[in-house]
Amino acid sequence: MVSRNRSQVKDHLGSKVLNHPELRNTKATEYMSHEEKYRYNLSRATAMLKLIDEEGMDVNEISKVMSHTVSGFTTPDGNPLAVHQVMFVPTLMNQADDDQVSRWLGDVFNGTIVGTYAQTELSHGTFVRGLRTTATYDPASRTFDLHTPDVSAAKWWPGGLGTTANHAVVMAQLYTDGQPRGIHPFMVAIRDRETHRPLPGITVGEIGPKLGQNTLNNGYLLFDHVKVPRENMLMRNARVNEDGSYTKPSHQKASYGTMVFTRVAIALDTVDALQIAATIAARYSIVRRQGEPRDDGQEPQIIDYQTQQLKVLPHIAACYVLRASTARLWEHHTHVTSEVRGGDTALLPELHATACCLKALVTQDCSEAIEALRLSCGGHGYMTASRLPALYAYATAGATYEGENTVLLLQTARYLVKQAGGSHAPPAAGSAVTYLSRPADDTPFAVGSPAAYVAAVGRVARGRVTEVAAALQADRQTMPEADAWNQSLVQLVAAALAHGRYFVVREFAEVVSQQSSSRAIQQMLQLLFSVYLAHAVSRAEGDFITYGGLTPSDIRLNRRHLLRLLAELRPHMIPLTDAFDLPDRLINSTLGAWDGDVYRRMFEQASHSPLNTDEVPASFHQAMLRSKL
Ligand SMILES: CCCCCCCC/C=C\C/C=C/C(=O)SCCNC(=O)CCNC(=O)[C@H](O)C(C)(C)COP(=O)(O)OP(=O)(O)OC[C@H]1O[C@@H](n2cnc3c(N)ncnc32)[C@H](O)[C@@H]1OP(=O)(O)O
Ligand SMILES: Cc1cc2nc3c(=O)[nH]c(=O)nc-3n(C[C@H](O)[C@H](O)[C@H](O)COP(=O)(O)OP(=O)(O)OC[C@H]3O[C@@H](n4cnc5c(N)ncnc54)[C@H](O)[C@@H]3O)c2cc1C
Repeated sequence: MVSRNRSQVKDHLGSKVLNHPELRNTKATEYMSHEEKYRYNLSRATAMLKLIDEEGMDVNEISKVMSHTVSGFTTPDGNPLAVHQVMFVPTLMNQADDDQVSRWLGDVFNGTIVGTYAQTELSHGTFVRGLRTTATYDPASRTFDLHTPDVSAAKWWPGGLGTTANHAVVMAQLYTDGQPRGIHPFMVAIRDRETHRPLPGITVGEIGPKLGQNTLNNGYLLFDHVKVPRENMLMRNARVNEDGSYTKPSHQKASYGTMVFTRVAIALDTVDALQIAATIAARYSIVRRQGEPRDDGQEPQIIDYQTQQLKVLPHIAACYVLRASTARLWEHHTHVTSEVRGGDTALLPELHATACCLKALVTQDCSEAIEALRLSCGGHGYMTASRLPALYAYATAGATYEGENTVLLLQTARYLVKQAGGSHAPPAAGSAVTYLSRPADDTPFAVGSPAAYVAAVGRVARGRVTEVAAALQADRQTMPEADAWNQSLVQLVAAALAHGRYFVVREFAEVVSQQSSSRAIQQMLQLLFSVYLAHAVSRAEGDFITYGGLTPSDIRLNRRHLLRLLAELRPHMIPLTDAFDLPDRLINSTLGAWDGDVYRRMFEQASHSPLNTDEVPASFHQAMLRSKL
């Protein structure tokens, strides 16, 4: 298992879950109560954990298991064990020292310890340094006192905390020797392992319904002077010694490592959700016929409307392009993490900058794309049974959790303006920012030349970054830093997104150039790339005129070029989505099944409505009676 890549793991597990005795039979959850949904999703999440264990997968493969293609089937309303798997376990693996790992991991893997990652508080999520839960060390008892000073400092949001976890990695302000030492992670037991009741001093519960993913089991947590042994501070990075003396971590932000990992995983995984949505919309768009009959006497397939092609096809191209760049980011993360473990943190700042902007770009693009794909399915896309609303709810959550997108883009922008101003350590070989210190690529723009488009995307990124860096520099001469920064926020965000776009298209250019096994595949990748590039220009025409060197005439030519490319891509739409290799049961949509039998499926799902059980539901008479009183 360990040597398989992500798609192989996904395919393998996909077929395993579809044949698994406890997982293969699904129930419609739409009409279940909040608690029934939780029970259903939790029992499936548990069966999935057992399956992972039987498969002998190590922790590094857990993120592969968490693929939305598989987890959307096993836990359709959100996985109450997701944060345990994606954040709690990786935090222990990477931030606990060797003794702590051997102390806890046995119980984690035998299911005795179920955890969550408790960082966000009611009044602070983004500004991590502002968290107010305290962990004050007492050398006499060799314990930390964990305390929530008031309700605004209650932990709020951690997944699985609501009613599932019995432990939490709690991010808290450390005080030793009376000194604040910043945010550090603590392993804290919150519920009794046998009875599952909250332990003394702990107040814990579930936060209530959300836009989607209602069985993620997000919770709240307060501490009333809870004593935690010294050995429970995760000590791979910083340390507190018995006498209360403090040893700093090798990197100031070492304790933020889990967030970097999860951002990378979210970027990769949100593309899974887009692939599912694109497959649904593509299949529906050929099945659905509506409009004035044509010469053959048939009403047109909706995909033959030019507007429909624009709503659907660019997002299929995006699936391919974003999959390649997020997979590359994953590899880069693996490499940098091993360097950091070996003590070399040189590559961490750029990894952080890239993870921030790709997580933001991908979740923003995918949620906008899934919404466009939902709209492309007309009224039927609004039905829960199309699966499109849930896919949207999943993707858009990714724009907020693990760092709100604007805030993450500002982290990237901070790195970029420093690079542009030469005030950061110079980039390493192969860095994604070397273009900022080189003259602009002056390849002339030519419609039909992907290389010319990539150069233009690069000029936009370079222009955006250097312009805002200069504005910031000028403002810094006349106002305080915080005001100067605030004065440029909108342009900084645009610069970071432009940089992200350039990263994405360069990665895909490399994929296309390296693909040599088949001429036909290479041509198809080129066509997909051309669609992605022409669409990217059409979405940001102003930028391409202002910074990219395009003329108004180029813009007009590009608009026509994009529509021609879409017509060229249209006959390949179904093979391109079939190639995602998603079995019907994993797609789980009335509109997106392989056989196209949409209308029969829609009737079949309506038969599950409890309001159809009796010819006249009792509730009708009860409500009418009340309104007459
Ligand atoms: C297969 C996967 C499937 C996914 C399914 C997921 C299901 C589970 C569902 C949800 C899970 C969700 C979990 C959560 O949301 S957990 C909470 C996440 N919270 C956040 O992300 C908070 C965002 N805020 C921050 O990260 C920080 O506050 C900050 C980065 C915005 C700012 O930090 P701060 O300490 O204030 O630093 P500065 O801005 O002052 O910067 C100083 C310096 O440090 C650098 N830096 C910041 N962060 C990092 C880092 N992580 N690594 C390396 N370096 C970092 C920063 O760039 C500055 O550098 P300098 O310019 O050189 O000084
Ligand atoms: C489904 C879900 C699951 C979650 N799971 C977990 C979990 O398991 N563990 C956990 O600890 N947390 C979790 N969270 C919390 C999540 O990480 C935070 O909600 C997220 O980081 C955003 O922080 P916030 O809520 O403080 O947003 P805010 O920062 O309050 O954002 C509100 C607005 O303020 C703006 N803003 C804030 N600061 C700045 C700034 N410096 N510059 C410019 N604009 C700014 C933002 O751009 C945004 O528009 C989860 C959240 C959700 C929705």
